[in-house]
Amino acid sequence: MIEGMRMDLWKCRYQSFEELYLYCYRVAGTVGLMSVPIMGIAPDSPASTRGIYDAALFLGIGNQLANILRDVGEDAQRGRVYLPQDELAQFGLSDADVMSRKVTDGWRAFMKQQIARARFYFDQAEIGASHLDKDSRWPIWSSLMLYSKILDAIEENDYDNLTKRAYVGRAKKLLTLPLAYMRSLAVPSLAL
Ligand SMILES: CC(C)=CCC/C(C)=C/CC/C(C)=C/CC/C(C)=C/COP(=O)(O)OP(=O)(O)O
Repeated sequence: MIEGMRMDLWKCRYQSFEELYLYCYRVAGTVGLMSVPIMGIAPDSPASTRGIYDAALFLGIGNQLANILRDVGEDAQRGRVYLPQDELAQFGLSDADVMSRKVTDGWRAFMKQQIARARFYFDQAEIGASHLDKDSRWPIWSSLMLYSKILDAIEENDYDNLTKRAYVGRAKKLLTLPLAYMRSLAVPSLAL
């Protein structure tokens, strides 16, 4: 984690997703990994310990990716682009497009791909969330569902994360809590 903080001091561009993943692993994946012993694993879970740690790591990665996608405009104003440069180029985009703050069809297509990737990590995390100790499941499901709603909010803003900040409104947040509670009741039957 400290290495991730250090990395953020000197690095403000990421050539590929591999490089960005390393940053996300260091600053957020590690938080997920450290949380597992605190949250506890359900004693009746048939999942492997490795599978649960992987899910926790993926929640950290998913959260960090959602956070990055929400803050693209804000970060760009500070001269930072936490997006894979090679993938930007595949969509005919560059730093200049990020800085110009113009939402084009190319930008929308690029964002669709980035959002799909973040969702992949949330989906992996979901599989593990039901294997945590009973008392930990509700807060984890709540944070998982609330954070992944940031991605929905970016879509609702028609992918304008260059001039707008996607956020989940208070009513939606409150509604998510009982839904998360329902999901937290699911028994950990599926082996990981
Ligand atoms: C699913 C299972 C099995 C366990 C759960 C394990 C946990 C708790 C994972 C979550 C890890 C986590 C909270 C990572 C931090 C992610 C994150 C996006 C932090 C945001 O930090 P900043 O970048 O400081 O945020 P701001 O940009 O809002 O300041």
